[in-house]
Amino acid sequence: MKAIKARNLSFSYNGADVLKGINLEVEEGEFLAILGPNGAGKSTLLKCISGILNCRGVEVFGKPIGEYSRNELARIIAYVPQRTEPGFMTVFDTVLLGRRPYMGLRPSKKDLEAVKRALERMGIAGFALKITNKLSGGELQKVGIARALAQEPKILMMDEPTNNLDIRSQLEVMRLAREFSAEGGTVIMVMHDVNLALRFAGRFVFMKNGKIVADGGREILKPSIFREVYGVDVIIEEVRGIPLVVPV
Ligand SMILES: Nc1ncnc2c1ncn2[C@@H]1O[C@H](COP(=O)(O)OP(=O)(O)OP(=O)(O)O)[C@@H](O)[C@H]1O
Repeated sequence: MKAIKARNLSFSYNGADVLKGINLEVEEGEFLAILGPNGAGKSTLLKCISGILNCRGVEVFGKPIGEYSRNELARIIAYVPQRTEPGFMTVFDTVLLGRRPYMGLRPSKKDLEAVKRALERMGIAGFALKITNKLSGGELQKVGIARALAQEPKILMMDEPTNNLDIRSQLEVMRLAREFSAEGGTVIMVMHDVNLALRFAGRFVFMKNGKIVADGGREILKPSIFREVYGVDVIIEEVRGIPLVVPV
């Protein structure tokens, strides 16, 4: 089943074309990394296929994205922005916001349990009662991811989720994403760290100037792609069976 289908997707901000005829199909259960240089249009693509920006030509599980109600869509897609904004709410209440598509006037036991699970999974249960504007950038990032997990979506869209995170937390987030897809969920992640992507994602889409220039599995990760997309020379070596991209 196709989780996401984008057909000839274009988007412009104030007349400036940012996405130029993107065609992308993502199967349920895939872990897709979207890579490419600054300004290529990665975040814009993620916002289009998650319904944050209004774009024509996007289908979610076979239905045009515009035909879903906000709540219906929020039960299917959780979007983790590049930056989770701090505020005056506690971590717990911020993560509880992820349950909004399911909640009545008050949170049910199921809602509270989902929040607790998400907090524990992100290792932030210890500061559930802290106010979010007292957190570090990395802690805040984890709160944003926990809120998305509490949403219990079928598709997890994450925009550079490992930014601000220490190495251990980066690995935790990538493992979590891999588990999510192994359990049948779909992950679409915009990222800059090619080596993290290589290690965890199953499919790679490279964007440049609003277009997809390469799409496939590990086999497409050749030095020529890095030259074309980033204009850098790299060597690709295996370390303990893990391919490693090293700029030269
Ligand atoms: N809200 C906006 N209004 C106007 N232009 C925008 C807006 N958001 C992005 N852009 C422009 O659209 C282009 C693509 O931006 P986008 O954020 O999608 O790129 P990106 O590949 O995610 O970049 P980065 O890796 O730097 O995050 C850029 O030229 C950017 O300046």
